Amino acid sequence: MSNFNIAVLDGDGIGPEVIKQGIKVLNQVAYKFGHTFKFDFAPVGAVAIDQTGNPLPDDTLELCKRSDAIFFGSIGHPRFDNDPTAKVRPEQGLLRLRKELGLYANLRPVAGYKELTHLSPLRPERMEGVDMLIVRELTGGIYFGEKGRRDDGNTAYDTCLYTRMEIERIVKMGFEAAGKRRGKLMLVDKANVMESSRLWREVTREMAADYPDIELGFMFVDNAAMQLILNPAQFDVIVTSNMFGDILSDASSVLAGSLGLLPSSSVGSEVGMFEPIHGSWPEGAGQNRANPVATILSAAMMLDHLGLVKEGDAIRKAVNTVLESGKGTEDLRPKEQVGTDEMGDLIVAAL
Ligand SMILES: NC(=O)C1=CN([C@@H]2O[C@H](COP(=O)(O)OP(=O)(O)OC[C@H]3O[C@@H](n4cnc5c(N)ncnc54)[C@H](O)[C@@H]3O)[C@@H](O)[C@H]2O)C=CC1
Ligand SMILES: CC(C)CC(=O)C(=O)O
Ligand SMILES: [Mg+2]
Repeated sequence: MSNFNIAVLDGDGIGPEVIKQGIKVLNQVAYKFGHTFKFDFAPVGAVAIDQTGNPLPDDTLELCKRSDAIFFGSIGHPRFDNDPTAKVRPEQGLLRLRKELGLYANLRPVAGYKELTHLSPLRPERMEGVDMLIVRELTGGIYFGEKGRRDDGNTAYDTCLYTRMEIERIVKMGFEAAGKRRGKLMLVDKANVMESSRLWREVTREMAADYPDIELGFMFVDNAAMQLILNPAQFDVIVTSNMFGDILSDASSVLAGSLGLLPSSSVGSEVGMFEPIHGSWPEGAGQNRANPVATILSAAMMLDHLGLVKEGDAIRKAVNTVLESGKGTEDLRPKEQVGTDEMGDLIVAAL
């Protein structure tokens, strides 16, 4: 029996709807396995800007720091997306949270569900054996480098900056993850053009000496985007920079069947954060349409991180049972379509 305090930042758009299903499932786990999860909600993103003017209010950050884990929905609103001059943006809340908490590694597992191969534009045989982990650097690179406009107003810049220390710690995580899986690590970069990528290659090559059992490969990101579609089963662990990992993981969701299926964990210091890889899908919000599975599987990753691995496995098994039954949200083009709420209920029942 364990007690955990979980900070819940449900955010904007579909965030609150999918988080609600995740909490239902966690409550069922608590009941079934005799644990206590205490949930404390706090605002982040556009809702936090509306309430306080700040996308990451101090109280929210403090709550996260003193919690055992953070369960995060999604942030973002068209009001800001459609206003390039907005000085304060929901996304700044998420980026700052990652940085302040030292969550430098974003782990994004991608697995194919055989029941869902009908969703893929690829030939099903290409999807066979898809089982990879994208290890995305999360607190550096072009999302965090100096950015701005020159005085003329017509010149804009973003800077991609990485230090050896930032590369070493994420690549180490990549090697270690590969050691626990099929022993293959692929560094994805743009070292033919970018100096920061050349440093990634240099550091990774040096580190390879410490991991003689890992088969290390290098691939340029443009080729990697194509290889993910052509022959996804070749990948075991991909390690890559912040922006490349962001883009390649959304693309990889097509291999799983839907963006609404892919979970993630963000780790690197004491407290971990667990969130679906998708955004706030504003057009789908408030309509009981969003797929909650990515969020529910993120809850499973949270339990793994808290040492409750058999509980995490129970959630994954329940999700598989429901997907195998042919029921699902509209994005899965299922035999029997259900809404967000009912999908959560089905997974609770399968538990
Ligand atoms: N971690 C986060 O909170 C993220 C936030 N964003 C923000 O979200 C907002 C919308 O961005 P978009 O580029 O449209 O990305 P998005 O991920 O919100 O949605 C893209 C498309 O994916 C599908 N989708 C996403 N989540 C789904 C779910 N749970 N179930 C079924 N289908 C789903 C929808 O068809 C949607 O049109 C923006 O403000 C953006 O900045 C975007 C990505 C990540
Ligand atoms: C604010 C963005 C970097 C969010 C996003 O797209 C992501 O983390 O996947
Ligand atoms: Mg993204």
